[in-house]
Amino acid sequence: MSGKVETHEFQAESRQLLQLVVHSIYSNKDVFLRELISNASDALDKLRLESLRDGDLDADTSDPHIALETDPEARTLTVRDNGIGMSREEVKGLIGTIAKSGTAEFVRRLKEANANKDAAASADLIGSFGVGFYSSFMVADKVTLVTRRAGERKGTRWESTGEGTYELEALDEAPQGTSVTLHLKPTDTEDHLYDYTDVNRLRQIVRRHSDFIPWPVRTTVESPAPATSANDAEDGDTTATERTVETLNSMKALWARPQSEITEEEYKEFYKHVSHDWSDPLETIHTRAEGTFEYQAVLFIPSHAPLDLYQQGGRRGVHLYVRRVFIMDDCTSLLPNYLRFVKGVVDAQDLSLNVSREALQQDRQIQLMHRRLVKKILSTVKELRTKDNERYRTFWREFGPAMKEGLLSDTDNRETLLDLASFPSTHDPEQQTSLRDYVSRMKDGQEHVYYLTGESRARLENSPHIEAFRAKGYEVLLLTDPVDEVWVEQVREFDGTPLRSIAKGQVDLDGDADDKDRAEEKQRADDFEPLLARLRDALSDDVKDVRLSSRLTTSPACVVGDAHDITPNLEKMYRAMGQELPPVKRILELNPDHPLVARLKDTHAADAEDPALAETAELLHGMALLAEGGELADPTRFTRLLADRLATTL
Ligand SMILES: Nc1ncnc2c1ncn2[C@@H]1O[C@H](COP(=O)(O)OP(=O)(O)OP(=O)(O)O)[C@@H](O)[C@H]1O
Repeated sequence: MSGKVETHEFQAESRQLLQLVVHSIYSNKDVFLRELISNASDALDKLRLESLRDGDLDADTSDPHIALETDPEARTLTVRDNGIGMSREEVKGLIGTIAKSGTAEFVRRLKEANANKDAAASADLIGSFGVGFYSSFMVADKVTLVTRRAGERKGTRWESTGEGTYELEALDEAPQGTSVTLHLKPTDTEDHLYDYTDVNRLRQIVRRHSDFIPWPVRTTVESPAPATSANDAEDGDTTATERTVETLNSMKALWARPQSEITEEEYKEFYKHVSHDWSDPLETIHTRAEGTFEYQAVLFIPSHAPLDLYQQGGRRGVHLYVRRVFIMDDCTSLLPNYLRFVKGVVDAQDLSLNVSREALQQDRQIQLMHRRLVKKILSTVKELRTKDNERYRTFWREFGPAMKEGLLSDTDNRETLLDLASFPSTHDPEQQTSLRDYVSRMKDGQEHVYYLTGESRARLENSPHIEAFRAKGYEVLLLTDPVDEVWVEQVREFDGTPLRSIAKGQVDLDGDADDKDRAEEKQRADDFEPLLARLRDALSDDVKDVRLSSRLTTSPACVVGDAHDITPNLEKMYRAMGQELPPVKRILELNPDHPLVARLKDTHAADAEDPALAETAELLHGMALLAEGGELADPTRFTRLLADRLATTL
């Protein structure tokens, strides 16, 4: 007996995603089977783990396996596992909802690609997002899932045609685990829809995509039975068949096999299984340690960043096994957070099977593995940079901002990370530079690696701060990632050369100035001091100092911070995160060679109380803010002052 059938609507994002999948032009439709087998395998892993942890769990663990059942007449294919199964609520939450962050963004991009009839972009997107269970709808026009969670009595049937709603029904009886029955679309080889009731086809797909799955993937094969007795022949029963069960995969743990025997194709398929990504990895790292503490690891650097790389709560970390037994996915203790995009498997010899997430963080062996794995990953990236610069550039484009987080958190590897990093700079509008290359281009007399942080390259390049550096031919790094604002505060030097913001503190670009130059400079400072004092007074609410600048050549003024002040960009970021900060006053610097500044000095000399002085000071300050792409505190007042001033000049 079963309960009443309820119809539910898919959650909005899931519905959109499904529609896009149903009408997808993703050509490699075979991958649906990899996804279903992957899910089934995960479910068997989870069952083993749960029964290990909970001795009272009422579950059948006698013959864990995955079965592929075909019915050519009914045109169905069923993928069945006797794993952990799902409760009714889990079915609703996991199958009726896409619980992945970044889905909305993905759906938006996919719609855009489809609207532009950009088949390649659409396939790329589906590939990089991975649609898991929903990929069934690429080959089926109806999917029925029957599941019972281990330890529970009742089962659940879920069914959908992928068009907005799904049915749920409580079942009094259901086998433990999950079966997914696909009501297959008609075969259409032009559309890459093959006959998935054909055992040969299934055998081929499993060997290609799921060979290393650690559980048997079985199917029943029918072959003509040999005539065993005269009776058979006499009955004229020529169609007699014999059913044998065949295991389609080799089940060998890929990481335990010798590297030389593993093909690139096998690594790629394994990556897709552990990462749920459909694209190929950018780089594969297969490593092992022997001796007192043994482990084997196969790690992958993906070829693109997941949409949720910079959000909380995404999938993180690698899978942990102990002596081939799956212990946990998303093991975050094995790698630092900044390497959260690395996927793969680590199999440790000497850990307890019962190890908990909390205990792992304290475990000395885990810490040792952590250190070694980080070193290995960083050296792989380093090698990539020298051996295959194009792939390195892809790596840095996708994961650079995450790697820069390591400059803050991983002080042990800071030097290596600095060496690995690339930054946009004024040297080349297209290519980023390494710090080492920057240093090799430093001009005689240049003592610092100069940088400027801000929101965009265009803004930074047009910022007044950069003028004198450009005039001198000094290269400036243009740092526009939010994390740049933070790490530059911690990292003081690269290989002995200090890093220096060009928008902070005093700059002295006249390293080669002689005594005469210095004396002239001093004289000029004295000449300007009365004006500066007046302006300091006029602008005391807005700035903490007004002084002469040596960074300007064409602009009349700029605003800078003190050496240890936070930048306006960082201030904005903190505010956006809801942190209240006391307002940080900056410093107004004037270009003594600019005619406007010279006129100001003359006006002040003629009449120190001239009211035009204060207003001009305000305008100068506003202009300096606008020039660096900043915001005015009172734009209305600024515009009025400017209009009044322009009116008098006409
Ligand atoms: N055979 C199964 N047995 C138990 N739970 C399952 C099974 N298939 C799917 N699930 C549950 O449903 C969830 C969603 O599956 P789905 O394939 O859509 O996504 P995924 O495998 O988590 O990730 P991705 O979308 O990246 O492939 C799984 O994480 C799992 O919890």
